[in-house]
Amino acid sequence: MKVAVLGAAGGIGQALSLLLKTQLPAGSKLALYDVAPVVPGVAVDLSHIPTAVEVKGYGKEDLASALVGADIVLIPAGVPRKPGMDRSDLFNINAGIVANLIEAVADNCPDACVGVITNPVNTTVAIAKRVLEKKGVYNKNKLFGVTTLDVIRAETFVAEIHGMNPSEVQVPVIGGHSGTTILPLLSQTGLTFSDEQIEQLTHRIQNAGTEVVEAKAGGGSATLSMGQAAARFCLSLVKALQGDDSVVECTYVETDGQDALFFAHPVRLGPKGVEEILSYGELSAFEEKAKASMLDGLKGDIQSGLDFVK
Ligand SMILES: NC(=O)c1ccc[n+]([C@@H]2O[C@H](COP(=O)([O-])OP(=O)(O)OC[C@H]3O[C@@H](n4cnc5c(N)ncnc54)[C@H](O)[C@@H]3O)[C@@H](O)[C@H]2O)c1
Ligand SMILES: O=C(O)C[C@H](O)C(=O)O
Repeated sequence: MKVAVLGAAGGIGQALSLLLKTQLPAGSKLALYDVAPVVPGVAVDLSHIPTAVEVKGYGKEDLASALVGADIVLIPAGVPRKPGMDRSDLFNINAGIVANLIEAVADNCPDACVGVITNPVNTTVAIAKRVLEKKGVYNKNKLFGVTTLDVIRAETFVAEIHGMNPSEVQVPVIGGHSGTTILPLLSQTGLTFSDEQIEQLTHRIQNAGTEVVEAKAGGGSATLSMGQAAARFCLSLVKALQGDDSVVECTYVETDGQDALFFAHPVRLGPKGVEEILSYGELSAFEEKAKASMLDGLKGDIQSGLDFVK
């Protein structure tokens, strides 16, 4: 299994690469690409950890070599938010970065599964779709927006309220990855919440990224928890690509468009990527209303991505 991390020298990239170096199956290859000159050093540093995962660093001019033979490409390359910004404010810089990297994916590893982490995810995934389509290699079963951070946050916050071990909590999170487009389905946890708790928890999960951005006070956004979230998603995908078709993760994928063209669902993964997009089931009245009121915004975000690629 070869995993390429594009943007590997950044806050997410380094945390994610560390987790993958220690947790990928023996025999895996980890290709670390970044435009920052420190990236070969990050690879050398990680290579001293005694696991049977080969790590190589690739500098600015070596994107093609980093990608050739990759089964999975994870993309955290791009600029993070500062306090006062929305994720959509990152569009101007990050849209072009993602489009260029996806072009290289199309040229060098068109069959790879691609996990887009770069914000605004609601939009950058749509950009990736269009670039891959233009190159004639789009496979909707292999393109994912990584929304696992919303899931692990929901699990953490719900466990806190109920005094539980977070590993025993499961919270599906559907929709997109920004503000009210993030919709945790607390009604499907099997746990009981007061109306006030539902409102407060939903709001906290939707604003958890901003909570981190403000706490970091200009020093970036979530990197360590995102590294963990992306590693969880990647390791699930690795299991699935190796033949286990029982792995389910919530992720932002192309759907039949019933809600929006891209919408995070629980998805059963398998050897070909998406095996089955699972229904998110029946929503509570609160969740129905929240979904209805965010759909136009999400569709607009997606359209901006589709329109970006001429
Ligand atoms: N999906 C999510 O849940 C989620 C969570 C947190 C952050 N993010 C997003 O992830 C992105 C990265 O965040 P970060 O904190 O790691 O930022 P960072 O600034 O720490 O790291 C970004 C890295 O990308 C590199 N980079 C920039 N342009 C590149 C290019 N063309 N090719 C390769 N590498 C390039 C930079 O050199 C840097 O090393 C941001 O857009 C952020 O908003 C998404
Ligand atoms: O909030 C951000 O800008 C980063 C990320 O999308 C997050 O949810 O933490």
